[in-house]
This record gives sequence, structure tokens and C-alpha cells, in this order.
Amino acid sequence: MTSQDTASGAPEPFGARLRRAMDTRGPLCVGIDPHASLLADWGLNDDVAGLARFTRTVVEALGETVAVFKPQAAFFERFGSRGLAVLETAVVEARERGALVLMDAKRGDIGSTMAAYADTFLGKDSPLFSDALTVSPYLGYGSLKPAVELAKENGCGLFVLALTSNPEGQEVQHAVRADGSTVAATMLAHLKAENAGAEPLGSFGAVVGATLGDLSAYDLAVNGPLLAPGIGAQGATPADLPTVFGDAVRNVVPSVSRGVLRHGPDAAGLRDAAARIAADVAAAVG
Ligand SMILES: O=C(O)c1cc(=O)[nH]c(=O)n1[C@@H]1O[C@H](COP(=O)(O)O)[C@@H](O)[C@H]1O
Repeated sequence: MTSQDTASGAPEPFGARLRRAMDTRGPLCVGIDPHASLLADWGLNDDVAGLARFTRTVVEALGETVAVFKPQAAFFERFGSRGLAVLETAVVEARERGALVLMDAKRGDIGSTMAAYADTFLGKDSPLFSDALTVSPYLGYGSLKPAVELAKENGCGLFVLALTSNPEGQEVQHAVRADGSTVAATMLAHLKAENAGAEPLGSFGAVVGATLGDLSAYDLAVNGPLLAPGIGAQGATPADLPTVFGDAVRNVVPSVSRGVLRHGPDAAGLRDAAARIAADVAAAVG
């Protein structure tokens, strides 16, 4: 029996594992985004060795304290198969340190292809097996079904793009459907249905940018986690969270990448930055 299995043999759902991690470690998610410019700032080459050094430093510095790591797959994929090997190692080592791994790969495709993406990131025997995956529902929420099913089977979660932190997202997400609801509200409604009855927290989360201001027009009570990127480099602060999320703030997983990573390569610098942001989140969220 692995630490992820319940007494019945069924894997413990991601939502329950995430809630526990948030309660014990605090809700902060640190993104692992090895931008070329960050590698240069850290005195590393923009090559596979630099990527590996950067990633290992972050995982070793924060793996015992943050609830969630969110490696951004793009920064590993740009180095091809050797970059993916670095990502595979990072996933295993982060999980060994007790952090949950949310793979930020933003996959989305027709259902039959989505099944292969799900196998890649949520398949028990995959070298990239992660606790959760970001997915795009813009081929229709139903196209995500294979990923939803595999996530349930393996105790994993999904984070569905609903209201993204970038201003360009509005032309799609704020579009009004024939029934009068916005596209984003429709995605949130799907998630609410998916998580109905789950305790203490559903496994199917929404991505909702911390940059977006008052979102009281949206029903964010989806009984699932709300990943909130945009803090730090994109201008949002922890103090914005109550305004953006209202009563749903308890389920928010604030996510910061460059705002922490720019304090490396010194491990103490990374730890201090993450601790400062975590304290600001705790003060804001209460
Ligand atoms: O899914 C995401 O994580 C995501 C969604 C979104 O709406 N906005 C957004 O910035 N992200 C990701 O969050 C990270 C933000 O990085 P920083 O701006 O450096 O904190 C990047 O990896 C983005 O790809």
C-alpha cells in the first residue's frame, strides 16, 4: 500500500490529499518555470545541465515546505527528450519530499487524443505520473472525459482553465452562449457538478487568475480547488485574494513562479521568498 492508498485499496482522492497538504503546509503553490532569463540570472547556462541544476535547487529548497509544485512543462519540453528526463526526475523527487505535483501542461484535444494525454500525466505507470494536471476545456468540457475518468481511477486531480490571468483570455472566456451564460461560467458549472458531494474537497479544480479583480458575478463555489496564478510577476498580490475570490478564498491555491524563483539560486533566498508570500497569504486569507 502506498501513502496514496486508502485502507480499502482505492487511491485517496486528490481533493482530500490537497486539503490535507493545504492545512498542514499552507496553500502556496510554487511554479517551477525555468525561463532562459532566470537560468542566466542564476549564473547557469541555457542548456540541459543548467535546467537540471535549477530544477533540483528549487525542489531541494522547497520540497519539504510547499504544498504544491507546479512545473511548467514548456520550459522542459524546449530541451526535447533530455529536458523531459529532467522533468521526470523532478516529479519523482518532489513527490518523495511530500509535495504534490501539479503538472502545468495545459493539455486539451478531442477525447480519443485526450486519453493519451491523460495516460502521459495521470497514468500510474507513466514516468511523468503527477498528482494533477492543468487542462484546457476549449474543445468542449466533454472532451476532457478520459482525463476525468483516469484522474478518478488513480486519485489524481485536474485544473480546468476557467478565467485565466492574461487579458487576452476574455475574448473566449467572457463570450456569452445562446443560453445567456458565459463560457467561463459554463466551465465552472461543469466543475461544480463534477465535485458534487465530494468531501472534504473535490478533485476537479478551476484556474482563476488572481489578476482579475472582483469576480462576484461568477459562482466560484465549485467545491473544488481554485488555482490562482498571477501573483508576483503578473502584478497581483496576496492582499487581492479576498476581493477576487470572496467566500471561495478558503479553497484558493495561490500560485507564484517568478516571484519566488528570482530569489535564487541561494536556497535560503528561495525559502525566505516563499515564506514571505505564504505569510502574506495567511494574513490576507485569515
Ligand atoms: O495554469 C496556469 O498555471 C496558468 C494559468 C493562467 O491563467 N495564468 C498563468 O500565468 N498560468 C501559469 O502560471 C505561471 C505564472 O508564472 P509567474 O507569472 O512567473 O508567477 C506560468 O507557468 C503560467 O503558464
